[in-house]
Amino acid sequence: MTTTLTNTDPRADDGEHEQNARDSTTGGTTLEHTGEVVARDATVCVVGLGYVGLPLAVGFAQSNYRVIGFDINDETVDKLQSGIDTTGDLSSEAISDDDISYTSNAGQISEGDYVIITVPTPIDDDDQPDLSYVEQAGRTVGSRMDPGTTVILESTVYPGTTEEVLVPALEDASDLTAGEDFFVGYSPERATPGDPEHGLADVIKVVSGQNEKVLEDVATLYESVVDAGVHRAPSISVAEASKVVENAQRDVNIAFVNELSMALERMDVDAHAVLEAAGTKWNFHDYRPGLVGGHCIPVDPYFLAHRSAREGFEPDLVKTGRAVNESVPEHIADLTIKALNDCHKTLRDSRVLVLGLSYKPGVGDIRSSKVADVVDELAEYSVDVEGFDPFADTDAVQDAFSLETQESLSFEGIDAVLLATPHAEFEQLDLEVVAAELEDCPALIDVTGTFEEATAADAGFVYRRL
Ligand SMILES: NC(=O)c1ccc[n+]([C@@H]2O[C@H](COP(=O)([O-])OP(=O)(O)OC[C@H]3O[C@@H](n4cnc5c(N)ncnc54)[C@H](O)[C@@H]3O)[C@@H](O)[C@H]2O)c1
Ligand SMILES: CC(=O)N[C@@H]1[C@@H](OP(=O)(O)OP(=O)(O)OC[C@H]2O[C@@H](n3ccc(=O)[nH]c3=O)[C@H](O)[C@@H]2O)O[C@H](CO)[C@@H](O)[C@@H]1O
Repeated sequence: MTTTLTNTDPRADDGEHEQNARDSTTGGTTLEHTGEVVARDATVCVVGLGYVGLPLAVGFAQSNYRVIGFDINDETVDKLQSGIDTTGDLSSEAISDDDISYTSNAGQISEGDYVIITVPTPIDDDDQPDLSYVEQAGRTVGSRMDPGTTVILESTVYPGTTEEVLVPALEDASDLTAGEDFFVGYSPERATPGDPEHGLADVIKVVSGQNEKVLEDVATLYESVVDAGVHRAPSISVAEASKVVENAQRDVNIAFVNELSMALERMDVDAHAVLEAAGTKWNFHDYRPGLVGGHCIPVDPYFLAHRSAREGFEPDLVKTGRAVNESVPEHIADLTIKALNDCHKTLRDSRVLVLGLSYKPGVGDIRSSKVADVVDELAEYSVDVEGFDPFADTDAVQDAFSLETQESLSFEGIDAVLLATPHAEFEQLDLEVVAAELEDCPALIDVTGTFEEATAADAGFVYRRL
């Protein structure tokens, strides 16, 4: 039986709804789903303590909620209990907030008046959405939650997922009915990793509920932790769609400048100079050619495309944008090979040092970094590749990349430097010094144009960029 999530409050027609008083023995509270301000004594349980869930748990704890942080990964829980941040974005002090208890014991989920699910939603090898984590989390929560609980999904999904996947899992595991015995909402996370000015509290939080009263309750909950405020979406589907749409928009816009850079390169016109000139127009949007990595922008457009195709409409622009961005690693490998050829270097005797391995500057997350694809392309030509990234965890790099990494930066024996992820410290490199340390006819492939072409040329580099 699929519960249809509607906007009309199913309780409206039966007068005063019997409030679902939570069992006081669980230390919970009587919850009034009337839109009244949620008492700080509400307990929030966050399910999934990754890049989204952990800052969320900390945010609620810092707003004086009691927080249960639940994760199935014992190692993650152990590290968090020891004050070790597994995401690299939070201080040990923040993680060790007295109001948070970290656990891998699912039984503690029942203490949550609000249960917020922040588990992964990856794509599979066929670029199709994998909602198995959401379903599994729904079953785990459903088997533990008490009547009166509000379950809020934050994972990025396609419109309809809460209704089609999460609610059935919750109902099956709990034998309760959504909208009567428990309540559901959806609120996407919009914080930007590595951007301290756009964290949880700083970005308007889109919120939604299965009916008006749940919407108000969810809105009140998030208003108490998000300084920027909330946007009340008219339905859960609108909130679900808003997230994949905002990321798909970004992906398509980046694809435009990536395609532009490939076209202009063939015209022998510098794309950066063109974007700089075009950027002087007040309404020209600032996007830069580059490797599009991370587990959001390269992923979420596939969620949108999948759901659209199910209704018989193929979003060709979204899909083409993805294809363009997926072609960038090969294009960058091509630029590198051309630079080595310009130096009359034999590819199989050449060594390339890749600077920056994570998916974007300022973060250490190498999961779904597209730099790995560039490395694989170069390996096809037997080019010897090594890497250096001051942000990325060495062990994680070894697992994800087939290349040796430097503990400390050295240009000895290197023919070409590939600046793939321009962490701020690389901007301080003195190209004259670097060129002198490199082999004869040094090459610099400066993916995102960190350095001026003239500066590189003056230092003696063969220079390429997107
Ligand atoms: N990382 C971001 O910047 C970001 C931003 C916005 C939205 N999102 C979305 O948020 C969701 C989570 O992303 P993330 O980056 O935090 O993922 P993550 O991989 O960093 O963390 C997910 C955590 O969930 C845990 N987990 C998996 N299954 C579980 C289960 N059944 N019960 C409890 N815990 C479980 C994992 O052990 C892991 O610790 C995804 O849908 C993602 O698209 C991510
Ligand atoms: C709509 C939006 O803003 N969403 C953000 C995004 O955050 P993100 O961490 O994925 O970071 P982005 O900045 O989007 O970068 C992605 C990749 O694109 C490359 N890039 C970027 C700009 C450019 O002009 N040229 C490029 O080449 C960059 O190097 C990197 O590899 O998704 C999160 C999860 O949903 C959101 O929460 C967060 O708000």
